[in-house]
Amino acid sequence: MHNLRSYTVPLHRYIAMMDLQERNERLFYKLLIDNVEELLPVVYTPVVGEACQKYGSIYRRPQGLYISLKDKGKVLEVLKNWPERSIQVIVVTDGERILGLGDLGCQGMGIPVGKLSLYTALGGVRPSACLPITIDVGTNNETLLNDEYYIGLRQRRATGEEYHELLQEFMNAVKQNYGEKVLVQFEDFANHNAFDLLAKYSKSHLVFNDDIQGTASVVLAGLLAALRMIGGGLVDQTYLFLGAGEAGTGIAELIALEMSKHTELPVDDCRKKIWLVDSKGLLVESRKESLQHFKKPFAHEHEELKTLLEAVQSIKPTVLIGTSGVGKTFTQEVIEAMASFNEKPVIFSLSNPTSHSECTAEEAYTWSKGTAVFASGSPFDPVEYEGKTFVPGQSNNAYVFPGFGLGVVISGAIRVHDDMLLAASEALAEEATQENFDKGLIFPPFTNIRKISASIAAKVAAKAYDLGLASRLPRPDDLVKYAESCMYTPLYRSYR
Ligand SMILES: NC(=O)C1=CN([C@@H]2O[C@H](COP(=O)(O)OP(=O)(O)OC[C@H]3O[C@@H](n4cnc5c(N)ncnc54)[C@H](OP(=O)(O)O)[C@@H]3O)[C@@H](O)[C@H]2O)C=CC1
Ligand SMILES: CC(=O)C(=O)O
Ligand SMILES: [Mg+2]
Repeated sequence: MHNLRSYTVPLHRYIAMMDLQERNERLFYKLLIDNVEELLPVVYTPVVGEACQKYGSIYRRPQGLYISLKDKGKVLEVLKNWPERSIQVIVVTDGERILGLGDLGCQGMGIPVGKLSLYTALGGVRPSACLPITIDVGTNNETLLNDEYYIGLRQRRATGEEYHELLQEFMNAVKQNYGEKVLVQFEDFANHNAFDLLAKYSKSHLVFNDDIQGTASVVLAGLLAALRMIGGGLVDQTYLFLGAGEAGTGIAELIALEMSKHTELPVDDCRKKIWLVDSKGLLVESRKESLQHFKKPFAHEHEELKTLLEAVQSIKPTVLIGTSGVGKTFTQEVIEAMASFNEKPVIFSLSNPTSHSECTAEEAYTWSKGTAVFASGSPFDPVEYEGKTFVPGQSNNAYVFPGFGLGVVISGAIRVHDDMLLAASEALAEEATQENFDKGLIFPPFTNIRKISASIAAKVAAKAYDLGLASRLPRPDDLVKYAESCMYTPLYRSYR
């Protein structure tokens, strides 16, 4: 830690951590687990974003498996090159929507590598059971295409049949090589592929989309905890999102599902409490024909509105959630409006990395005069406002996917079901304490994350057993203890 702290440039800390992961994996995990709050922003958002942008020039040794269009016809052979045989979790990207940074082509590899290091550090999945993969189908990022250090195929992205054939071959090869109980986590695909890949492969494979499903689960947990602070139920809130893509509609669907389960209202009626704004304005009935399929359920009867401020003023949401990937979009006027008709406005600016956050913690607390219940996707430091210290929570899918994946692995689940996401949300929400609320925090600190992951894993596994989706039999009596006993710890074995 002393050496790491001597680097003042965040990217240098990232490089030092990656070097350590390569040189002494056990020490890397020991350091990460023991200093999780300090090191999470280094190996994960925001610094991993900068690392991906500069991946070509900081590249030293390959950390994951690259599968390119050129490997078509021999993807299984390429998979067999990976030295570990017993894989439990794959995180795969095609690099087209890396955080809010857009298309970074195969430089997106930093994301599967970072996510899987959290699977191990936060969720206790053995490092040797984790496989980061980047599918290289080219990039439409002109800067990268012209960058002498770019490490990927120098061509524009393959689309249509060519793209889907490669993905199909990849998914077949994964099943053939590792069996059907390997969890494939789709990460940072663009939404024009993400929803379709999830729908298609959830019928035949154990797949999970972190941006759609993991984010939804963690944000729902944050809302359930926030309700304990502000009072009322999910059904009593009005929700407005800026951004109607994977994260936005994924969260919206899970809120509607949870609301429906607790009220017995049809899901479609619950969706009516949820409004979304995309780059063209509010989703409304008159735009329905031209909307992508995942937006259509949220196109309600309303006049057309172009801007977020107009939507806030007209809809008067109690909860405002940013999933646009565009920084500085929660302006002073927007936050002041939220504070003018809510005693405690709930404001989540979820876009990553920090530079793309819809607002900063300081802006949220200052402009709402200290009334906001705030959380963000990337971490912000505590904020002093009128003598009080507010600690912003980090509403990031990192709270859920490691424990969720552990639950799937230990139960031998063969499919992911929405009820397992709800179980994870409820488990995480239960971990927030009055002590956290007193500081304005709706998520427990990351320092206890391994314990939290074990609780999430136990609830997820229990749900998998209840739904008949678990294949590891008999069901352990105490799932929390069982989850804990399965977790990797970075200790050296004693030989004598
Ligand atoms: N905190 C967390 O755990 C997570 C955070 N995220 C973050 O969320 C962001 C979005 O990710 P994702 O949903 O996958 O991305 P998508 O590309 O699927 O969706 C982005 C949405 O934002 C809309 N949008 C873009 N620009 C504007 C604008 N200026 N005003 C209003 N809406 C706009 C887009 O509109 P249109 O549809 O018209 O193009 C689209 O609906 C990223 O920054 C990502 O890092 C994602 C997952 C997890
Ligand atoms: C956190 C995450 O998955 C994202 O920003 O894409
Ligand atoms: Mg992501």
